[in-house]
Amino acid sequence: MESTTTKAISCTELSKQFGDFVAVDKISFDVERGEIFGFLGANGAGKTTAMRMLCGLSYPTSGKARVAGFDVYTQQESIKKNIGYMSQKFSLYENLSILENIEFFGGVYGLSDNELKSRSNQLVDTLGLQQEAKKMVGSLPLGWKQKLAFSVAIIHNPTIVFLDEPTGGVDPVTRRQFWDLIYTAAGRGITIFVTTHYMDEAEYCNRVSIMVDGRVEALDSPTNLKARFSTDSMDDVFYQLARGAKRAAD
Ligand SMILES: Nc1ncnc2c1ncn2[C@@H]1O[C@H](COP(=O)(O)OP(=O)(O)OP(=O)(O)O)[C@@H](O)[C@H]1O
Repeated sequence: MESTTTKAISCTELSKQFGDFVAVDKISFDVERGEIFGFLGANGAGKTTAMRMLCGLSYPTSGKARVAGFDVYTQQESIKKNIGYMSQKFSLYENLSILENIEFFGGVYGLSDNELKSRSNQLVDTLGLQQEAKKMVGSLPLGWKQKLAFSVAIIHNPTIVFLDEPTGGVDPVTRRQFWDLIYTAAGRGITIFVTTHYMDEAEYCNRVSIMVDGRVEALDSPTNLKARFSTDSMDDVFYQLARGAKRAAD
């Protein structure tokens, strides 16, 4: 049963150790439903490890967390059914057409044939890809692949979608277009949990957390973070926090 909590994500002192090494060190935060939550940190800070626990893909060593109302220790399967996930590394099948990809992932997410049909038409229309629907995904520019991957990740109307560096390698204009899709999804009540290395994207989030060496060192709106660090740029906020990091990137 889903709990009645209004939080999309709630975690308290969530930790993950690999042997003696503490990759994620007692992180605590809540994410509201419909919020766009930026999850930032330098390479190796522990973002992927934390995200894997929240997605029900790995067990925490200690601490508590609920995602979409479900417990990360005992209800991993329910979490997986209620979230969407998109990463730079895992997205679409390049040698299937756009429509085939939509049908494949819609099927994986358990949509009925009727739902699949109406949602794939709607999706292709929204993205303006009617002419390309039968083309192989491999032939699309990267920015289009990312938009399609995002749309597919929310085709089953999940409560939350986790985006792991979703816009890597594309220019600021294409990123901005991608963010229009994010805002539309958030407007429909889908919670967005997004990691990024781009500080222009951090500015688009309602709140941003910044991890350093496994800990959440700052968490607030971009406006409040900039005021707190006496700067007008998120780049500078990030730099001021991350320059003290002891952990080196892999
Ligand atoms: N399975 C594992 N066994 C041992 N150490 C691990 C394992 N997975 C991650 N780590 C270590 O935990 C730390 C955090 O890694 P993680 O991938 O979560 O960081 P990240 O913030 O996502 O970095 P990036 O932005 O580079 O992906 C790193 O030092 C990494 O080497």
